[in-house]
Amino acid sequence: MIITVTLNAAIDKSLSVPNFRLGRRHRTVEQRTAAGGKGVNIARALKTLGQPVIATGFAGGPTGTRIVDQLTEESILNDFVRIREESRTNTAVYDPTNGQQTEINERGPAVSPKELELFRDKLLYLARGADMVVMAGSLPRGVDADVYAGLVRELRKAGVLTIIDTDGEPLRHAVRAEPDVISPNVIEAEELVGHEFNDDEDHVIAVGEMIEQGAREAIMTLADGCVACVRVDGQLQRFRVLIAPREAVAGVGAGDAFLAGYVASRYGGRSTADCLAYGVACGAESTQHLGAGLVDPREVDRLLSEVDVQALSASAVGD
Ligand SMILES: O=P(O)(O)OC[C@@]1(O)O[C@H](CO)[C@@H](O)[C@@H]1O
Repeated sequence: MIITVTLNAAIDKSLSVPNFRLGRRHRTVEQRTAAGGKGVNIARALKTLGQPVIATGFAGGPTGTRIVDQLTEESILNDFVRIREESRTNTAVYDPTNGQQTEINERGPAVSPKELELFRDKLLYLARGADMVVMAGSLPRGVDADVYAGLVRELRKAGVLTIIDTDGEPLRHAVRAEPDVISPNVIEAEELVGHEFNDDEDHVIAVGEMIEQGAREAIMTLADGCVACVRVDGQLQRFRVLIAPREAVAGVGAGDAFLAGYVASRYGGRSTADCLAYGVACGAESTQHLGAGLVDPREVDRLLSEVDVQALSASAVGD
């Protein structure tokens, strides 16, 4: 079983608005409303890919009820801690005329210490039947930045693989707790290692720096694939995985689809190179849908032949 954790779950509104301009009134040409937040999206994609998954986290107020109801309607197993304050709604606007997207994410509810304790107990209980826990997304108010770090330590004691996709301080703390995998995008990775990247060589060096900070494996997602420093037969190996970028319907959630593909493949016991390739194919395919966590498995299989996995030698990465 795979568990996804979304502490700051949301209702995601995805709006397609041609010629979007600040300060103007617009009408949508297409819109989609769905339960969201990164862990929820990962759970949706994992379920579509045929993997056993339970989504957990916090859900509050009528929006929280809607999140839980939507997951249940989609037959995604879920077990959320109900909280007193209202869960958030996030809005993404896509302009099909220029491919630009604008996201407005609410801060989310405040979570009390008692609610956090209930969640911790629930997660550790659920984890007894799990192989992997994916913790993804921002934190709601009232939750300390080291929450993922503490959960990583406890889950490791329980023998569960931990995968983290977050940013800022929560990521910095989590990395020190030595999670099995982290999966930041470029901006999140630059913030973590503390400098900007100019080219692919910088990306390759950066995933090594993330390992030095504590992550056991690091995968940085990019618009055209990923760069990874992962373990093959116990040895660290760096990979560059490429796919030709395609015209996107919407890009929000591509990183979530990547991680779902990677996790699905890893859960299925595939080789490291296969896991990375499958993740990249899922991320690319997800850009063809309005709404996050949506993938078409047949299209993913077709795209796999377009993915180029390059194992990099140590000398090529400046060791
Ligand atoms: O505010 P966070 O938790 O960092 O990100 C939340 C979010 O923007 O990320 C997902 C796409 O990755 C959306 O479903 C969701 O609304």
